[in-house]
Amino acid sequence: MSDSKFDYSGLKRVVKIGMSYRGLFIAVVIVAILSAVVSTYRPYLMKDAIDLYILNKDVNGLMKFIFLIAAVLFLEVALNFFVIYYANSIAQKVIKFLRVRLFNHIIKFKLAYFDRTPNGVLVTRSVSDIETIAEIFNNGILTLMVDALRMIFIISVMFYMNWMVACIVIVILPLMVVITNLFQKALKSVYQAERTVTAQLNTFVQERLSGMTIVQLFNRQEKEFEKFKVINKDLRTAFLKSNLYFALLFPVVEIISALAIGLLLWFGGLRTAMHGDVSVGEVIAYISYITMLTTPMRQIADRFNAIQRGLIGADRVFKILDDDQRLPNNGKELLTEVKGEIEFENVVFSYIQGSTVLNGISFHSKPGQTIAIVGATGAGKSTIVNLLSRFYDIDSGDIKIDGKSIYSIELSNLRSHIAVVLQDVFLFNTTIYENIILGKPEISLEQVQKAAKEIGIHDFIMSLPNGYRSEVSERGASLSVGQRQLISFLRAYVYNPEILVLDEATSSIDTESEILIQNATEKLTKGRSSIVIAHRLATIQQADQILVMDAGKIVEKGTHHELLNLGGYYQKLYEVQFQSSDF
Ligand SMILES: Nc1ncnc2c1ncn2[C@@H]1O[C@H](COP(=O)(O)OP(=O)(O)OP(=O)(O)O)[C@@H](O)[C@H]1O
Repeated sequence: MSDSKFDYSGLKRVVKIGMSYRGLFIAVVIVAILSAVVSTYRPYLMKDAIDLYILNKDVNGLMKFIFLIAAVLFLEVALNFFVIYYANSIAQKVIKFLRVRLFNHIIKFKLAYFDRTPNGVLVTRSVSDIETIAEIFNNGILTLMVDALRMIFIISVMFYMNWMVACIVIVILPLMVVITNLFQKALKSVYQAERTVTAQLNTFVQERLSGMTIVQLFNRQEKEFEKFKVINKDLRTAFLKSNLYFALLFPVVEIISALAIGLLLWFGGLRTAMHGDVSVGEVIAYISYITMLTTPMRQIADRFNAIQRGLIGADRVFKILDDDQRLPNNGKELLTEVKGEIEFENVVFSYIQGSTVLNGISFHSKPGQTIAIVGATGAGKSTIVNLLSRFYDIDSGDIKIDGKSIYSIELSNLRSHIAVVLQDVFLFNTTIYENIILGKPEISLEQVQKAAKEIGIHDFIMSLPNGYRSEVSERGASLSVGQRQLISFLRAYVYNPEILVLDEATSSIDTESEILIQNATEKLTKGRSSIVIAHRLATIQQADQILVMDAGKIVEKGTHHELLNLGGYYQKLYEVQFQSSDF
């Protein structure tokens, strides 16, 4: 968006969405015009009340006239209510539409996007930035239109009553326009700063809440609190700055309005007393009109700012909506019967361009085999499993399932054949049952229970307060790592995929869960093509093939015994990592 001008393309897009509720939009515009006419008419009636009835002491006529003024007032209130209520209603419809579109859009983005975009920024975009768009309708264009129309009508009536008086009063108005314009410019940059700091604060709080364990474990409460105070101070400064501009704007406009009334009393009063071509009622009506002119003029800056603020929000939201960060899904093939043969052919991959993480990975596993991947931390083990499910796309080489490149397979079809059990199991804040079926209602509770019995974790789930209906707290914090992984095993088992990807938990797990996990792993991998990032001796020993990784390469390949006999990297790794953890 350019710095000093409105981004009309953003405004056009927002209005276009508003126009999809065309009937309501047009109704609000018509009522807004009516409201401008009626409100301009009221002071004119007051003029007549004074000149025709009060000055002529016509009490009966005055009483009738007062009813007319009251009726006009009532109509004005009703019309204003309609405009405010339905403009807001359009605004809510627009932001609901945008929120749904934005969420639906972001949810399809590739993981690489989330790696580089802080969650807090996305939360700000989807919640507060979208809310500011509502202001474009609430306080923005529609109200601006009513105000502009009202001003045109008022100025016309003023000229109609007496052009000389109108000229004297109106001379003052450009001053008001210049001043509000200056304020509007200053406020724009302040609003931008306000939004940036709000996103920073959201990101900060979000990260600290997610990483609360680390914060507390490393006694970082004080340090984090200090950082929080700094961002919070920045936010306060940004808000105070906009507040200052508002506070200044009000008295300045008041002075200009008083100046206009002073001029009117001087010139209008002179005309009344000396020439008689301006009536008392007209002077009173002019005073009303000046107040009616200065209020929208003062608010014009607010209106423009509401639009400006909304457009900054819209610009940010549209930027995400226009950004297609989905993984290309050009594959057309649909796998129906998967045997589970997996092949990596000279795969080269980097998360960030120029820093290669996997450097020519090749291996082949036959249907039903279990491949174990071992290696030092950072060697690239998790990366291999990420690539199989196409969470990221490779730089070169190929990955095949049953001889077909995964890039020729439709993405959701590909993923439907692979179940992934990660170390850090994510559980949603709902029941265990819901967490297992993940929104597939066709999987009944009975099926889940049967599966749980088969892999030996039914008793563990039944030992929870409400069994399968136990609520899991956010991210599964109420369960141990082992328990969470057991639930994830069940999730995978219920889906009964042809290929299983398993990242064994490294963290210390209680013996009971350990035995359950061991049994479940055996059950889950049996006869199923599996890739396991192995941290357990039992898994290693049973694997058909072990890939030993170091710095993005496979340095050794073979069965446990073959690799031990080789007396190389694996043997050393085995001595350090596995021998001591024999259980
Ligand atoms: N999302 C990411 N963005 C950028 N770099 C990443 C990302 N994930 C991993 N890496 C980098 O890729 C390399 C391989 O990481 P990977 O997680 O595959 O290792 P690993 O062998 O599974 O390690 P660990 O045993 O510690 O889980 C590391 O250098 C890591 O820093």
